[in-house]
Amino acid sequence: MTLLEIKDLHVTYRARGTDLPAVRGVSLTVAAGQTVGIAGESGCGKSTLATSVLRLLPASTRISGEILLGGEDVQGMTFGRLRAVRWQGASIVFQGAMHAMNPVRTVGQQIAEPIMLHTPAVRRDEALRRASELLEQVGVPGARRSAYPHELSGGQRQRVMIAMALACGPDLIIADEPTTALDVMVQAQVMALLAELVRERGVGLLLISHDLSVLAASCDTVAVMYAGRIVETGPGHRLFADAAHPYAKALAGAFPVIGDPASRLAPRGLPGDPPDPRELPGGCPFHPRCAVALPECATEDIALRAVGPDRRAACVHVPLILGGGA
Ligand SMILES: Nc1ncnc2c1ncn2[C@@H]1O[C@H](COP(=O)(O)OP(=O)(O)OP(=O)(O)O)[C@@H](O)[C@H]1O
Repeated sequence: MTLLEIKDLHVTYRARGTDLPAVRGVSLTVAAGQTVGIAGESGCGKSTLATSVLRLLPASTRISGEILLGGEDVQGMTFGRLRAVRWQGASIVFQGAMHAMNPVRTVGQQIAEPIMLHTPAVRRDEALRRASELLEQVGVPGARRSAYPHELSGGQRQRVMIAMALACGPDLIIADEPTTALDVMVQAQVMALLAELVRERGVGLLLISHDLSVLAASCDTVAVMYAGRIVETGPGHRLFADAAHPYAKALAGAFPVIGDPASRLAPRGLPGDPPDPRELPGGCPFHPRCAVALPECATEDIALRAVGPDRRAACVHVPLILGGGA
């Protein structure tokens, strides 16, 4: 069952009197029990894409295209309907739990709030009891519900964020860098917890991360974004071991591929920075940094095309790469 369908989404911020196109023509779907990852360098539009799903963007932002949540058009929802859908239809785990939480309310109160909001018949003590259960489910002792965010460790706070996201039993969870700033052990525990929710509850997970090893290990499908576009998409376990788009290849080159000693010995760096969205180059947005760019890359904007079963890439070289020519 498809939970989220994004079709040709464009998101443009209005910043200091100029247009800033952050997402440009992105389409993707997330089904129940599926994990879809979004990869890419900072500023390529990952968080904008995630926050647009629940209409959490600033009011001045221009959006076109379609976002269907459970088949319902998010842009056309009334505020009442949107409130009902947030937490229940889909919820977001933001990066940096400390900043996303209210410092003067206990974590139990913060988990209980959406429960009471969505089920007014549930009394406060019942919602707090439910908060304890949710904390236990994510591996935090239920008694910690009376702690304030600053009294918990970073890993516990991130788990509390996941407990909040689970409070109303959402079909879809959007996790934006859920393990950033956590140590490796805690990172693995948080990822295992999310994977369990997908496997055992059939939750759909849209997972945003700049950490390719996390994405490769957990995603059924990964979309690599560059300058607001998806430049390659394919199964998580294969995409980074065998990327077709030069940008995805370069990103993958920065990470060792397990079982491939060559990738560990010769990481290919990625010189330069992504373009300023206000001054995007013509043609393929990656061409100024691309080691294999051709003259036509400066003028031709290549759409995603099939590279193989379940795989697509937006590059003039794609057929050559497959043939080993580029
Ligand atoms: N509220 C905003 N107003 C104006 N511009 C914004 C706003 N939020 C983000 N941007 C710009 O939109 C572009 C995409 O940002 P976004 O945060 O979506 O990227 P990202 O890939 O999630 O990056 P990061 O990994 O650093 O969070 C960037 O150029 C950013 O500066």
